[in-house]
Amino acid sequence: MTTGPNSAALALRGVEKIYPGKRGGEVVALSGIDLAIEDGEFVSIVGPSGCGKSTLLKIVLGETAPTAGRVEFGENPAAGRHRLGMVFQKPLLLPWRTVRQNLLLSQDLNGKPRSPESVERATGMLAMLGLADFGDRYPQELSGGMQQRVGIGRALLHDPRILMMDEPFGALDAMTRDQLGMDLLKIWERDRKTVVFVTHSIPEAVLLSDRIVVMSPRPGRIDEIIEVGLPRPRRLEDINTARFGEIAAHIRRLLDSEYSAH
Ligand SMILES: Nc1ncnc2c1ncn2[C@@H]1O[C@H](COP(=O)(O)OP(=O)(O)OP(=O)(O)O)[C@@H](O)[C@H]1O
Repeated sequence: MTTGPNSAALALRGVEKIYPGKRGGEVVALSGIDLAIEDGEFVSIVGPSGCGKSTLLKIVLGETAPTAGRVEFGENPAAGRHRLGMVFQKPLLLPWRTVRQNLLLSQDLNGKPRSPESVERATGMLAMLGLADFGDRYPQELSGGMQQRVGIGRALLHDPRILMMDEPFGALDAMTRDQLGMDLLKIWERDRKTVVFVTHSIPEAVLLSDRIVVMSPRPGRIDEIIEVGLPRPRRLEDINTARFGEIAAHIRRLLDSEYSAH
C-alpha cells in the first residue's frame, strides 16, 4: 500500500470536521487540512483557542471521525493507531500506584503478566527520565515536572511510532518547562520518534520543532507551515539567535493578524 509522496508517518488528507452547532447551525471546526508528517519529524501545532487543535488530535487518535477526508499512517494504516503514544497536559497518574507501577499501567490493564523485559524497560525509562531513585515513590511525592516526566515515560514505554503531545508542559512553571523541553529533545534525538506537539508557546514551538503548523480559527485551517531550520542539537541559548527571533516574530504576526481579523 502506498502512502503518497515520501511515505509520511502520518498524513491528513483533505480533513474536514463539522460539529452540529447550537440552535441547529453548524460549527466548521476544521476545513481542508492537508498535512504530511515525515517519519522522525518533530512538528508543532500552534494557533489560537478554537482553531481546532484538539479536534485534529482527536481525529488522529480515532476518538472522532472526520466529516470528510482521511488520516493515513505510514505503510500499514491498519496498525497505525496502535503505534500512537499520547501525553496530556496533566499526566493523569494513579495516586495509589508507585511511579514504576504507573509506568507499567497500560501493560497491567492489558491483563497480561508483566514480563521481565517490560520491568527492565521501565527501569531503563526511569533512568532516562532522571527518576532512577523514584520508582517506588508515589506521584504525590513528586514535583509537577517529575510527574510529567512519568507521563512522557508511560507514553514511550510501549515504543510508539508517533508521540502525540497536547500542551504537555502547559501546567508547568517556565524553568521546569524549558528543562523538560530540552530533555524531550534529548530523548527525541536518541530514538527519533515522530512527534506531534500542540503548544500555545511560540518560543517552545520554535526551539523544539523541525516545522511549525500555524492554524487559524473559524473555520480551523492551516495558515502557514514554517520550516524552522535551526541547527541541531538545539540549546536553550538558541533563543537568543537572530533566526530564532525572526521565526518567533513571524508567527506572532500571523497570530496577531488573525486576532485583528476577528
Ligand atoms: N463536541 C463538539 N461539539 C460542537 N462544537 C465543538 C465540539 N468540539 C469542539 N467544538 C468547536 O470546534 C471548534 C474547534 O474546537 P477545538 O477544541 O478543536 O479547538 P482548540 O484549538 O483545541 O481550542 P483550545 O486551544 O481552546 O483547546 C470550536 O469552535 C469549538 O467550539
